[in-house]
Amino acid sequence: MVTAANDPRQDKAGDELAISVRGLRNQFGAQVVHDNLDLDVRRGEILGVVGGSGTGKSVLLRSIVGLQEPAAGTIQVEGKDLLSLSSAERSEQERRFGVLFQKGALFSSLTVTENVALPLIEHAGLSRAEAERLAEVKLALSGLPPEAGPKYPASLSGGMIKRAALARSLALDAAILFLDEPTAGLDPIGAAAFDQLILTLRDALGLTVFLVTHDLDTLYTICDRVAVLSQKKVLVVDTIDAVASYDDAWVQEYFHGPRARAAAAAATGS
Ligand SMILES: Nc1ncnc2c1ncn2[C@@H]1O[C@H](COP(=O)(O)OP(=O)(O)OP(=O)(O)O)[C@@H](O)[C@H]1O
Repeated sequence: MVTAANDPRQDKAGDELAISVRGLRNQFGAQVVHDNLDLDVRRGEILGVVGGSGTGKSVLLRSIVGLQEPAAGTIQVEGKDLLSLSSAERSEQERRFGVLFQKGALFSSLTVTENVALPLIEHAGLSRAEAERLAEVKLALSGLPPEAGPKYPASLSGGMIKRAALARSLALDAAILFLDEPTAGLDPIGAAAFDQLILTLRDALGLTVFLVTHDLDTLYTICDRVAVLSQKKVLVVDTIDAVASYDDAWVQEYFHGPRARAAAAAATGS
């Protein structure tokens, strides 16, 4: 019998889980990146994933979205065991993922509207006219003005390109949004606006957000919980205040250096 206590879709506190990773192992040749890694992502939360360079944040994201085949472990998403689905079931599940990579390139030869319409034509079978109409809605949702739609990516600012790429990642009504360093390369004002957009979209669309970042402002302003990757595992996952007081040299340096103090002060308005 499945009870709250043993239901794999809930954690111990009874929170519904969107993602549950157990015993994950990833390796490239002799290099072991993850070893027996466990992580839960609660439905509707924004989880920030941090860690030193090369600790495997992007590899973890890639494993969950199906771009990296793990050497061992299980990945449950919305109660389904991703690694044992048929390829048709898996593609169906992957349509519920929105993924925004750091270099989330748009096709340079397509307009912004065409970029967002493409997955709707290819994966949802919409006609070009229907797809472009819906693409315009998604672009507005991502905070782009209507005049951005007919433009080519080369004529947009970095912040507008991120918004267009976000609109494309949400084109197929994603339930879980994966973001890899979404504010990298944005100026502080653009980064803060993008953070707010993620928060607004999470609230409006009920998204679950898995967010790899180095940006302390993002962690302090929009993340419900923070997971720290270290030594091939998740070292700690908790609210930012709890994580910041965790007894580990990297955590202490990261969360109590001058940049962290400024981010914490800005978040609390002190
Ligand atoms: N396709 C690959 N082939 C071989 N090694 C890889 C591959 N992808 C990642 N790695 C290695 O796995 C380790 C973790 O990489 P990953 O990109 O996940 O780190 P990260 O924590 O995201 O780092 P950063 O913060 O610098 O972006 C690195 O040592 C990287 O070189």
